[in-house]
Amino acid sequence: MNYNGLQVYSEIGKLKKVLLHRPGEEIENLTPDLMERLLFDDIPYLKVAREEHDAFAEVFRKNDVEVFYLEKLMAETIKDNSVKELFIDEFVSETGIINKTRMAQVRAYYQSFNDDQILVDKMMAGIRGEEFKIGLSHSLSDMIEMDYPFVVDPMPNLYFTRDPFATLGTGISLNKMRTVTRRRETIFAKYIFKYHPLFKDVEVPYWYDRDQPYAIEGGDELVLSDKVIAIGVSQRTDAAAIDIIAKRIFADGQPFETILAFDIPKERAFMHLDTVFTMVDHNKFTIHPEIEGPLTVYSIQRGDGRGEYVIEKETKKLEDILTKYLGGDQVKLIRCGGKRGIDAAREQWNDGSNTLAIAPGEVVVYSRNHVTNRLLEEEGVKLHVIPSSELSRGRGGPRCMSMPLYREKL
Ligand SMILES: NC(=O)NCCC[C@H](N)C(=O)O
Repeated sequence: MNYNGLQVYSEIGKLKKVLLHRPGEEIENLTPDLMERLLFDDIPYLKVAREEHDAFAEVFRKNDVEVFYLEKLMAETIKDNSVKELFIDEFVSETGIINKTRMAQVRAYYQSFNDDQILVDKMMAGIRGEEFKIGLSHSLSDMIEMDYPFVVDPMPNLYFTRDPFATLGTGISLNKMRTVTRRRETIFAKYIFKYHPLFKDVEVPYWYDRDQPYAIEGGDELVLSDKVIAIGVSQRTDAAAIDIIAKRIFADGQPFETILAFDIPKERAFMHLDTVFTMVDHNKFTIHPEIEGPLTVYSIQRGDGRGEYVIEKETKKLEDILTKYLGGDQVKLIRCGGKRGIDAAREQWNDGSNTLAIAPGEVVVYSRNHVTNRLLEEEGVKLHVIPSSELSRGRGGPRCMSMPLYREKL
C-alpha cells in the first residue's frame, strides 16, 4: 500500500482506498417480521446482491482504487489471540442477551471457531435459534428468549460501510448509531483502528467515540472541502454530537474552519444528509428536490482558542448556502428525477441522489435511476453505472455502501 493512514479532505478528490463489506449470510436472515426493526423495506436476493456488489468493487479496481473489505480486515485484526478474546467479549456483551448462561454459551461457541474469517462472517450473520440447541434453565424469561428466532441478531446493514464511522481529515468519528440494531456495527471499526497492522502504529485522532451518549451516523457527515464539513441534524444524528465533533476538530491542527449543521426533516425519506444531497464535482451536487430550501443551517466557525467556536444561524436556499461556504463559482444543483414529481419520488426512494464521486466529475450511480443519470450526463458528469436491483432494497446507494479511507487532495 502506497498511502499510509487516513486522508479525506473532500467528497470528490481522487479516491485511492475504500472500505466495503460484501453482503453475507446476514441478508439471508432477514424475515418480513424483522424487516422494520432491522431497517430494511424488502429482502434482497443474496446471490444477485453479491454479483451487484462485485460489480461495484470492480469499478474501484478498474479505476486504481484499492478495495478493503471490513470482514477481511476484522479477521486479520483478531489473528492476535488476546485481541480476539477482548473482541469476542465485547461483541457478546452487546448482543442483547440477558441470560448469563446463554451469554457464556454464545461466547464459548464463538471461541470454538478455528478459522477467524468464518468466525467474523458468523458474527455478522447472526445465530439462528435452530442452529443453537443448547438448552437453558426454564424460567419465564428464558422461555420467551428461546421463542425468538435468533440467539444473536443478524447485522444486515453492514454493507452500508458509510455509517458506522466517518473519515474526516486524517481522523475518524467512530459513531454511536441511533438504532440498537446498528450499534454493534461500530465494534468492528473500533478494533480495526486500534489493532489492525495497517493502523495500529498510525496516530488516528478520534473526533467522536462510540461510547458517547448522542447519536451520529456517517451518512450525515460530508467533507465538502478542506475548510468545510457538513453534518445533518437528522433522524439519525443529534445536534449534541456535532458540538463534540466541532470542539475536537477545532482543538486539533486540522485545516477545517467551518462545520455546517443542516437541519433536515427527521423522516426516513431524508434518513441522512447523503440521502438528500451528494457532491459530484467542484460546485456541483445532486439533490432531493425537497431539500432546496429555504432551510436552516447553523455555521459553526473555529474560534480564537483551541476547541472554541462561534455559531451563526441562517435560513437560506441550499444553493446559496453551498455557494457561500465553498467559495468559487455559483453552485449548481442537479435534481434527482428532474422536475417530474413521479420520477423524482421514485428515484429518490432508490437513492438517486446518493452518488459516490471517485474523482471530480466522476461518480458511481445505480442503473435504475436512469432519469437522474441522464441529467447528470447532460451536466457533463462521467458515470460509472452499477446494477441495482437487490442492493437498493436496503435503502442506500453507492455513497452509503462505501467508506473512503484515502482521497488525494484537490
Ligand atoms: N448513509 C446512508 O444513507 N446509509 C443507508 C443506510 C440504510 C440502512 N438500511 C439504514 O436504515 O440504516
